[in-house]
Amino acid sequence: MMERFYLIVSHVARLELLVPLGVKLVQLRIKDQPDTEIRRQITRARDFCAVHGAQLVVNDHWRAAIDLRCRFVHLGQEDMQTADFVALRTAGVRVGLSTHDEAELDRALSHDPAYVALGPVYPTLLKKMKWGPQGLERVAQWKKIAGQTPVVAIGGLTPDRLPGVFAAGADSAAVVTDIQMADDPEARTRTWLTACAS
Ligand SMILES: Cc1ncc(COP(=O)(O)OP(=O)(O)O)c(N)n1
Ligand SMILES: Cc1nc(C(=O)O)sc1CCOP(=O)(O)O
Ligand SMILES: [Mg+2]
Repeated sequence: MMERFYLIVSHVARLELLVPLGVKLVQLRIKDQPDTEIRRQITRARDFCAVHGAQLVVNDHWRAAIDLRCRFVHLGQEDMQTADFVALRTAGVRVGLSTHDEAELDRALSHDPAYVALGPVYPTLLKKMKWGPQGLERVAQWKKIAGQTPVVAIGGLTPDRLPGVFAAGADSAAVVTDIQMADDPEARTRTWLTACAS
């Protein structure tokens, strides 16, 4: 069973703040840092998640994930072009993949991923994307096509939007901005945990 709440953070310090609240699935999404810093944070996150019984997902940095004996990575379409899927499989690393249209979904499913992410379901402030909001019907369509492969919804999600997202068939809801920008990220994480549990 896929965890319904999927937290994404940009620094290990934020992971250490929020995981003890009961987060069981967390992605470390580090951008624009030197390799030594990336590996330092991944190592710290790996050990912290192990102690707290949380699953760490390493975004982008699949080679560091293999080297540092992490168990799960997330790759986008561009990351997929350079990733060594055989090396990842041999190392026992599970892979989650981003998708935005049917062709990407077909290609992603051919890699037998641990999940496929669909986004942006709603408008996102996090980054400029060529894709417009996908909407909930698209989540339902993804669920049908993906079959046994879990579907992660991402992009513009808030606790208020979760009932619709899960009713449409998403197995999990991923979030960056709503928690990253919250005045009280710990309180907001608790709100998400409650909303995902109901
Ligand atoms: C769960 C999840 N879904 C999608 C993404 C986006 O991945 P990608 O397209 O590679 O973009 P970046 O996050 O690397 O900017 C994700 N990270 N996690
Ligand atoms: C990082 C990312 N990837 C997306 C995709 O569609 O692949 S949407 C997205 C933004 C993350 O969501 P939020 O709006 O919660 O910041
Ligand atoms: Mg990426």
